[in-house]
Amino acid sequence: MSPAELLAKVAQFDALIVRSGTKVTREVLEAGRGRLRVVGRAGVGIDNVDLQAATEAGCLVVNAPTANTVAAAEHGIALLACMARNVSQADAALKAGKWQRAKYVGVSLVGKTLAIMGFGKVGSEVARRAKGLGMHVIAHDPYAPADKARAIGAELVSFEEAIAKADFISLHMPLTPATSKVFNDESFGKMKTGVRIVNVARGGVIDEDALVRALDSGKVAQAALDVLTVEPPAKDSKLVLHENVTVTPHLGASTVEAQEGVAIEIAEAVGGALRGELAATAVNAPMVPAEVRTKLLEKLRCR
Ligand SMILES: NC(=O)c1ccc[n+]([C@@H]2O[C@H](COP(=O)([O-])OP(=O)(O)OC[C@H]3O[C@@H](n4cnc5c(N)ncnc54)[C@H](O)[C@@H]3O)[C@@H](O)[C@H]2O)c1
Ligand SMILES: O=C(O)[C@H](O)COP(=O)(O)O
Repeated sequence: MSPAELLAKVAQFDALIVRSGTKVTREVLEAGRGRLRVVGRAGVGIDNVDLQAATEAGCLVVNAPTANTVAAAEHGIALLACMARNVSQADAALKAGKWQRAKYVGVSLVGKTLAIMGFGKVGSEVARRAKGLGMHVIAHDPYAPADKARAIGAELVSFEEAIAKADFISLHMPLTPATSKVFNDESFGKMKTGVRIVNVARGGVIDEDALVRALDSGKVAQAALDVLTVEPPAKDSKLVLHENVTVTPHLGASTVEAQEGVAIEIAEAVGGALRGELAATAVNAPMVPAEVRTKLLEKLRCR
């Protein structure tokens, strides 16, 4: 549906289920007032849902936090390996009739240091796989327990240490006001020259203009990006068109298996919320005032 269609139709439904492409704005939530009770995000990141506006409109927001974890981790590893061996560039060149073996000499992963930024579900699965590839894994996450990292053979370090020591950096934190553009001119400046970056988290955690500058200067040798600040990007995006950038159109969760799992997980979550069973585990539960939650639950039970 176009945003206009969504605005026109949203009031006819008790629940709305979206993926990352649909922005559940204050306007959408206001338009749904009176009937809309639950917003289901069929995936993990809820940065496309205005949680404050949902809470004010008396809507619970639920997500599907686990079913696409492995798919996203596998895509991160795929991008890491493709980037290191210039797979997308060499493929495009060969299809254009160019046999360029010397141009596309890659770099090895074994023995290199990988910094995982955000050691949650996806980050820790990437870490497990990177250990299997013989990489030295360090991680930064202000909230992750050190013993969880140790069990995987990864070492938790500060943000500064992670970005300074890494040959490869893989991003796995959510997009929040605290993580917005944390990868910027200043942080690129503290990285090793020739660092390589993978992003399957959210485009907004990177200052994309700063990344273009870092790629142009050679500070960042290569980037592999599944996510961008604006999706789809402008056709003339310098970042997307950069010769040292590999891009995919937000495909991290897009496997047959993950989407089947996400569909089941979100259907159960939305059903549970509509039956008034899941209020406590809704993403915005801590933001919903007790009296609003009680009224909402009463309404849900009446249906
Ligand atoms: N490309 C895709 O299709 C795709 C698929 C799944 C998830 N994602 C993105 O990846 C993100 C992570 O997914 P997940 O399932 O691992 O979520 P998660 O909640 O399990 O993990 C996120 C981790 O980030 C950590 N974190 C929070 N703030 C941080 C900060 N400032 N610095 C470092 N770490 C910080 C949290 O403590 C948590 O451990 C999602 O929020 C989503 O945006 C993208
Ligand atoms: O946060 C997520 O779960 C991923 O970014 C997947 O988004 P999608 O549902 O649009 O594929």
